[in-house]
Amino acid sequence: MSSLGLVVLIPTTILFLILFHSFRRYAKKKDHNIPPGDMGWPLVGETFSFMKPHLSTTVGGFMEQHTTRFGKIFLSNLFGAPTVISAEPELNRFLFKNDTRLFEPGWPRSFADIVGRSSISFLVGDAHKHMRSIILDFLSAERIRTFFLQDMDYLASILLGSWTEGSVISSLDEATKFSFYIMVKNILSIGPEDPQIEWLRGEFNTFTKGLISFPLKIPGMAYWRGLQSRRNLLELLNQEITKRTKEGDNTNERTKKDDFLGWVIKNTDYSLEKIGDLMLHTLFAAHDTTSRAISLMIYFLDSSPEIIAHLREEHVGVLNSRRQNEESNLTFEDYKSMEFTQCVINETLRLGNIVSHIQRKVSADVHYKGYLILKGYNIAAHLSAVHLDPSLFEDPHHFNPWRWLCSSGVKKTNDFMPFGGGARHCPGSEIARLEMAVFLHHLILKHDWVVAEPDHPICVPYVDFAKGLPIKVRAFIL
Ligand code: HEM
Repeated sequence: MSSLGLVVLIPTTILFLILFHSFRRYAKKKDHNIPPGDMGWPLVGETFSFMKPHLSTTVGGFMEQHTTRFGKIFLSNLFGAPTVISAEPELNRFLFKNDTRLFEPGWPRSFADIVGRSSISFLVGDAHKHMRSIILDFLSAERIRTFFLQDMDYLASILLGSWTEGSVISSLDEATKFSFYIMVKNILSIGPEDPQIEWLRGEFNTFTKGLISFPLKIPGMAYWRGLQSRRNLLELLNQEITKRTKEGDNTNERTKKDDFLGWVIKNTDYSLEKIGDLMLHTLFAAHDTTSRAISLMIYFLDSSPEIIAHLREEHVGVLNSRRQNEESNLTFEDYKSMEFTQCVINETLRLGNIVSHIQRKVSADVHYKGYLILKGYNIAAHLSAVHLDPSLFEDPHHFNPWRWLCSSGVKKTNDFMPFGGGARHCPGSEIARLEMAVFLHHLILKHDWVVAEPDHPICVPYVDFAKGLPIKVRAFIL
């Protein structure tokens, strides 16, 4: 065939294939019931209105308007892809149940570039199962009861013990230090007294800000700065891995031998890159979420003297029984006995909505309640829409820990999904709850406080307090 023939034939074939594929998708859509919705503007779709900051204790204007117009399952166009948004608990549970079979990770590009493509959020199949088992082994019940609890009790006592009467402190900053120190100690054996710790916290903060940013490599922009911090953090990790591999297994101290990095080096044959991504992702998943949860708890308690009185009664009881048993430190049994505290934690997670939604890519056509959700679409399981649904939680915008109490203890409901579900259910949920309880134990027993300036939790889409939730420490109690 002449070269002129090829020049005509190739584009014609490509055009034919594109048209054929589009026609098949159109025919499929016409025959089936695609969820109703609005695709918004070309390319950007409805991304900006979906992402518009709003109070994390509300679903925001976008969700309110769209669910009123289209119902609890609707179609939109987010980040350049058709996206089915679900405010329906059953569809969210369907997603969790069929996660690995019908869905695959669907995170935005900035998240993938900065947290790393070999981190657990991007792995599927056996690779995901393997990494998850490594994380779960490390977060075993035994470790939580011993090392984690011991560190939390010690750090909370030091941090909160340093607050002086009359001082104004940023509760977000204190909660961030608390959860960061705990995780860095258990992941890398770097303690709060280590000279590197504040550098590390600064780098990590920049890294986190880049995760949900527009992926433009322009110097000074959040994405660019996030990539730089990723490089700096990986360099530190690589130096540490090389040092430890040379040292061998000779260290006897609890540190290093028992930390997460040591565990992964010993129990896997992961490449340097994979270990780096695993460490950075775990640190991010563990620390940024829990610090926000603690700040939210302080925020909600501010307006509730009755709840504080109940909590104080419970925690003074725990302290007294510890004294009777001549226990100097908080035990796991103490934690388990804090029933009302568990209700406060649940209510904080329900109303505060640290993770507002979870996104996936649809990897096979899904038929659900008469709807067709096409392969290649994205799907967003909206967790806050479920947590704030008045048909599921009475008076949903009211912070009411008593809603969780029932005759058999703390109520369980599968409409409560702050830690996701299924194959990707958060492996750190128990640690997060324990951290919240230990922080609260020290806060309630040591201090009386008041929020110093109005500051509200904003979903941006992670939860943030513009002023860091400043609180004034009023009195030293015990
Ligand atoms: C209040 C605190 C926390 C909240 C609200 C939270 C929430 C979540 C949610 C919703 C997911 C599911 C994400 C998805 O399906 O794509 C998740 C996954 C994950 N979380 Fe948490 N988390 C918290 C604390 C922690 C802690 C303390 C750790 C570690 C010590 C941790 C480690 C992880 C990991 C490794 C995953 C990925 C699991 C997988 O893909 O198999 N999280 N978390």
